[in-house]
Amino acid sequence: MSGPRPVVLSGPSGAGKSTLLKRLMKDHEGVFGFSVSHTTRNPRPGEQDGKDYHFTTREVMQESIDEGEFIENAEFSGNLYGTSKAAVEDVRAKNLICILDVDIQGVRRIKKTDLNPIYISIQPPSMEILEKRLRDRQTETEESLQKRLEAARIDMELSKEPGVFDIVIINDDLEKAYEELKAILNEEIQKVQDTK
Ligand SMILES: Nc1ncnc2c1ncn2[C@@H]1O[C@H](COP(=O)(O)OP(=O)(O)OP(=O)(O)O)[C@@H](O)[C@H]1O
Ligand SMILES: Nc1nc2c(ncn2[C@@H]2O[C@H](COP(=O)(O)O)[C@@H](O)[C@H]2O)c(=O)[nH]1
Repeated sequence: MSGPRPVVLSGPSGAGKSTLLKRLMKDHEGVFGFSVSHTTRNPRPGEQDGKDYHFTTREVMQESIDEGEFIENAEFSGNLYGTSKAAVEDVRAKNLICILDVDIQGVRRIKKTDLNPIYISIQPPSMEILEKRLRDRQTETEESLQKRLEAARIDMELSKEPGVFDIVIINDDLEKAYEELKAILNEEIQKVQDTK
C-alpha cells in the first residue's frame, strides 16, 4: 500500500485515545483522517452517525463481515466493533494519515494484514485512575463499566509484551502524553505537509 503510514491507536477504554486523537486532528487540519468504525453499541449523547461510528445492528454488521467487507472485527464489552475496508480506503484516497482506534484484538488482527501502521498504545497511569475516568465520563452502566475494566486488565498486561506496540504512552499528564504522541508521528506529519 502507498501513501502515508496509517496509525493504530489502542489501549484500554477510558485511557484517553479519543481525547488525544481529537486534539491531534484539530491541531493538524488536512493531515489526518479518522477511520470510522462500525459498532452495534448505542450512540452516546453528542455522537454522530458516520462521524464517530457507523451505528448499526448485529445482523446487518455480521452480514457485511461475512461478505468480506471488514479488515477486522471484535466483540468488546457485549458489542461488535469493526473496521471496514471502505473506512480505511476513504481516508487513504485523500492521501491523509489514517487513524484507527481499535482494541487489542483489533491490533492482533491488523498485524495479519498488509496495512503496516505505526502501533501506539495509550495506557492509563493505574487501574484506579482509569476507573475514575470511566466513572466521571458517565457513559457506562455499572455492568458495562465492569466489562471494560476487565478488558482493561487484559489490555494492560498484553501491551507490555515486547514487539506488540511501537510505543506505549502513559497518559497521566495530558500535555506530556500529547507531546509524546506528536513526536512519534512527526515524520509522517511532515511528509503529508510537504506534499501540500
Ligand atoms: N490525561 C488525562 N487526565 C485526566 N483526564 C483525562 C486524561 N485524558 C483523558 N481524560 C478523560 O478521561 C475520559 C476518558 O477519555 P477518552 O474518552 O478519550 O478515552 P478513550 O480511550 O477514547 O475511551 P474509549 O475507548 O472508551 O472510547 C474522558 O472523560 C477524558 O476527558
Ligand atoms: N477491534 C476494534 N475495536 C474498536 C473499533 N472501534 C472502536 N474500538 C474499540 O472499542 C472499545 C470501546 O469503544 P467505545 O467507543 O465503545 O468506548 C475501545 O477500546 C475502542 O478502541 C474497531 O473498529 N475495531
